[in-house]
Amino acid sequence: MNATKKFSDRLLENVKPIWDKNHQHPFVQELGKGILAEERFIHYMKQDYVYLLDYSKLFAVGVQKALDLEMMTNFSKTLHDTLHFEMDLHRAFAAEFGITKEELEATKPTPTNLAYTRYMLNVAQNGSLVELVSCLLPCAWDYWEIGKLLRAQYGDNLSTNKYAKWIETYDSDEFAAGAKWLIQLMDQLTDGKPEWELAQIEEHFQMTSKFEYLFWEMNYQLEEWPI
Ligand SMILES: Cc1ncc(C[n+]2csc(CCO)c2C)c(N)n1
Repeated sequence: MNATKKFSDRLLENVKPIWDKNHQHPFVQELGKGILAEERFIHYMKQDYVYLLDYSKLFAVGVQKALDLEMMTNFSKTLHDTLHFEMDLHRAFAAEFGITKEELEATKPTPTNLAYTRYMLNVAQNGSLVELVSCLLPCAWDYWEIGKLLRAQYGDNLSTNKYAKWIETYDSDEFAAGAKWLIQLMDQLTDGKPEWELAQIEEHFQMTSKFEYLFWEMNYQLEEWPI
């Protein structure tokens, strides 16, 4: 690894225009201000719930492809934490808005949601471990960035924001630790890799970052299957 510049620094530098768009998206900004229409938030919660079911399977593939016990333990811990703690947030919000756990689970993914999770699952199942990590990373890292950003921008008004729990969750130390682990794993797994492989990894990283944008957009627009 280059001593001055880590591969994750390069990823962050090149993805900035996409992440800036994510951070400025009306869904994210209105959530931060607490003015997002409930209908949009409910659509997101239901879609994100089934997204997380598939996303968790990537951690399971991570367990399978892990190179050592420590990696295996981290993947399995994150798998457990996503199914229990992160999805508890969704279950709690859903209960608040009158949606049952069964209803959440029975949600049919929209075209965008399906395209996003199928892209990641295809890479996870057919690609290398580092390719899998490159698909996982934008979700974990950019949510942490968004949590920090919304806390900095709107943290003073959280007591009156009905979505405060969302911001507090993604800005929490637990989520920061998960994102930091994946960043350091990315740097560890790319150490000494040739440029063609780094470019392939960056392609997945950029693609899943664009899917993050599409995910905000599809929930803001209340996307459904047209037929
Ligand atoms: C569309 C979408 N993208 C990212 C996340 C955030 N997220 C998913 S799993 C996880 C933990 C990984 O360590 C985090 C932070 C989400 N909920 N929904």
